[in-house]
Amino acid sequence: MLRFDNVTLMQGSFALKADFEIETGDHVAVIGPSGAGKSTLISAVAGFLAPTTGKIFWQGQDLASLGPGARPMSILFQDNNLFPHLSVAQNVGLGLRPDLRLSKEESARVAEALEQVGLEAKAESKPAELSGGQMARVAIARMVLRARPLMLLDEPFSALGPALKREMLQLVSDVANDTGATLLMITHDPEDARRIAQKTVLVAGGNALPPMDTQDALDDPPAELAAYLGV
Ligand SMILES: Nc1ncnc2c1ncn2[C@@H]1O[C@H](COP(=O)(O)OP(=O)(O)OP(=O)(O)O)[C@@H](O)[C@H]1O
Repeated sequence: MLRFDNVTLMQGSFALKADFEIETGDHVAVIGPSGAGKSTLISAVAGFLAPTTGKIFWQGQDLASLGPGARPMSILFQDNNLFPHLSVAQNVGLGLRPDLRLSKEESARVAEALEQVGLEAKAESKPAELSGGQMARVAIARMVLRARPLMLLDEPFSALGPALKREMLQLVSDVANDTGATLLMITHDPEDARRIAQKTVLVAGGNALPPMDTQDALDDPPAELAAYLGV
């Protein structure tokens, strides 16, 4: 379980409070108005921002002593973090070994991950030769290989068209299901939340609220969510 224990997060004069738990294996949408603190919450889990008060636990372990690289998670940001001078296969291989000295078996796993996202023909291409959707797939393939128990998505697919975005989110959700990973995804689209996430965390008014059942929350939204949704 991922536990926010009396956590306060500060960014300049902005403060966000969180005090709740997320069950292992849940898929959770993080929604709320622009500037409300969704990225702040994800950054704290990722280890880019330390809580000012309180602690974040994963499976009972305080994450404070672990730097971002040592945390049991993979993260997808909007820019997909691809290195332009490396090939598609090398970009994916980084998920296994940062020095890219892959064994035969590791190379085979890279090929398998590329096949899983339908990019086997692009293994030797550079990111600049790919479309936006293909770049997103490379980032997903890297995530598939790392197979970490916590998957964090900070709107990585917002630049894609609706159909492609749906397809990519489904792919990530399938990977999370296959591996039993816990998925936290920021989204501005309530339909994404409905499709992928059984639970929703609303971030509004300086608070990240405990997870609600997504269906219930969207069908009969509490006041802050209704204001955000405009219903
Ligand atoms: N480095 C920083 N220094 C000071 N304030 C910051 C910093 N980063 C973010 N903030 C402030 O923290 C607040 C929360 O920002 P955050 O990016 O978490 O919001 P968000 O909900 O993800 O927004 P959006 O949906 O627009 O991406 C905002 O008011 C923002 O101005």
